[in-house]
Amino acid sequence: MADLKVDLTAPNGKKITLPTGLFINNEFVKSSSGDKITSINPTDESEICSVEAASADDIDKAVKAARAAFNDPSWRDLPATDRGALMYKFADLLEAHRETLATLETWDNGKPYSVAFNDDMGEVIGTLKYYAGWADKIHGETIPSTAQKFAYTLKQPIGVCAQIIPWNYPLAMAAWKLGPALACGNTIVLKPAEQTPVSILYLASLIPEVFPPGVINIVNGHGRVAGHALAAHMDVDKIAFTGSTFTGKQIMKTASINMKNITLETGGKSPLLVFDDADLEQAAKWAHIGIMSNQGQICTATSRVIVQEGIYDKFVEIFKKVVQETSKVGDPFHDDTFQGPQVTKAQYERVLSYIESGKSEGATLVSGGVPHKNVGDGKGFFVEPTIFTQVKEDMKIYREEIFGPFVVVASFKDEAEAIHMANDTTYGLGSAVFTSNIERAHRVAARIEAGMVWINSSNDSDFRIPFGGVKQSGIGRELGEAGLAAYSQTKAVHVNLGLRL
Ligand SMILES: NC(=O)c1ccc[n+]([C@@H]2O[C@H](COP(=O)([O-])OP(=O)(O)OC[C@H]3O[C@@H](n4cnc5c(N)ncnc54)[C@H](O)[C@@H]3O)[C@@H](O)[C@H]2O)c1
Repeated sequence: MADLKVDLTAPNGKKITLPTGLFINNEFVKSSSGDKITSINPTDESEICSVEAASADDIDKAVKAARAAFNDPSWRDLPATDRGALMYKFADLLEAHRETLATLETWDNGKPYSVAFNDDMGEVIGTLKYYAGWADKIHGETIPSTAQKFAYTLKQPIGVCAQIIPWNYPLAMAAWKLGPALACGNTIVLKPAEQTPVSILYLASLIPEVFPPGVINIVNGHGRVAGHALAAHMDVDKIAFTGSTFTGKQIMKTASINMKNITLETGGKSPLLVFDDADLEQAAKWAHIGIMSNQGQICTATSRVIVQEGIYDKFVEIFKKVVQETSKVGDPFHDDTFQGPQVTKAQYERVLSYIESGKSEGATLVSGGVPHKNVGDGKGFFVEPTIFTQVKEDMKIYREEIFGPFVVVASFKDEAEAIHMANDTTYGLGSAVFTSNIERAHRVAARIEAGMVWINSSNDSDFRIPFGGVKQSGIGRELGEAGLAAYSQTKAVHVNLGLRL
């Protein structure tokens, strides 16, 4: 449809024709309700464009398309090696459009262009290729039983998978979800976050060059309408979600209607422990990466730095210097920018409200704590990277996920207290331990209640290694071989070799 695209000129001068429709059955279509989402540039608060937003009826159409594709021999019976080849082809196509995709990601989300181009697009392409390689290596087992029985298992796809993703890594989160689902032979309805609807539409426009109609459907829409309709749909077999713990719990409840298979990756308040035998310069640099990257909008952000008493003051001094010297806030299209704007006004205001909370609860503000107004004409959702020290365990800023360039620094006496403080949270996603004592490093790693522990690093994620949380940080694993378990099911086949009744 001619009117379902828009010609754009990005802030870096790149000209892009962007489809704006709902991507269903390899076509862009209008929303049946006429509902739209307006995408805002967080750097200057200008409007980028409006895109179609799905109604429950549109979600039903997308699910029907995915079901038809799942049952179609062109997908169902495609040899797994050929399925992998399609995934490689798609990854190559994304590589060819890397600049455009990274441009849209930066424009819509606010992350620095160098990060979008190198890190996020590297993750997208790497993850898809990694899972392309798995496609023909997913197989069952033969199981010894009795002389009269032959038993084996089949690994089969789950069916129609709904995937609901957040705004902090729009393209990378899509790749984390699409990769294992496609490798296992499922079909997909993916709903991006309403805050970042743009880059994924460009990705969708490349799908018809590779995949049969209905295999991947991408429907922008609001959480409470389109997201809810996916969770509630009786013909969706699986739901995978990344976002807030609050929404994860709602989805769990809604998805129980037909007992959907479920994977959740939700919030965190991840600890980073610094023992007095650690390399303090390295600990400070990794602590900076662990919380200030991606504008602090990382589910595994090591947002609670907990330092042994004897080195507390020295660590704070080094850490403050690293943050102030490295976290250059600015226009995300400038080469020297480390930190762009928060994704939306709501997130910006949320971070500022936690700054007020930290001050009123009596923590000590040692850096930042104010909006950053030196970009362009002073508009945009920029916050100075913020450090609070002398933080107590009952303070809101110590306990709640903030999702911004905001870190608290607390202290511990000994190893037992460090472990207690690390685990004193409802979350259990990431964690980090800095020590030069190899025995302590592994002892503490085993005791921390978290899905991931980094020893002497932080947020060093890797698509070959399982990712996910415990406690209220999620259910199931993404990435690595473990990520395949979320998208396949095991069928046991019993063969009678002569048992007569
Ligand atoms: N773990 C993460 O990676 C992650 C990512 C984004 C946000 N968050 C946390 O969540 C907070 C709020 O952010 P948010 O409001 O964008 O997150 P959210 O959980 O509301 O949104 C994430 C996704 O869920 C969808 N959604 C929302 N309500 C839904 C519902 N009832 N049913 C189905 N889908 C629904 C949204 O449309 C979006 O695609 C952040 O400040 C941060 O603390 C965490």
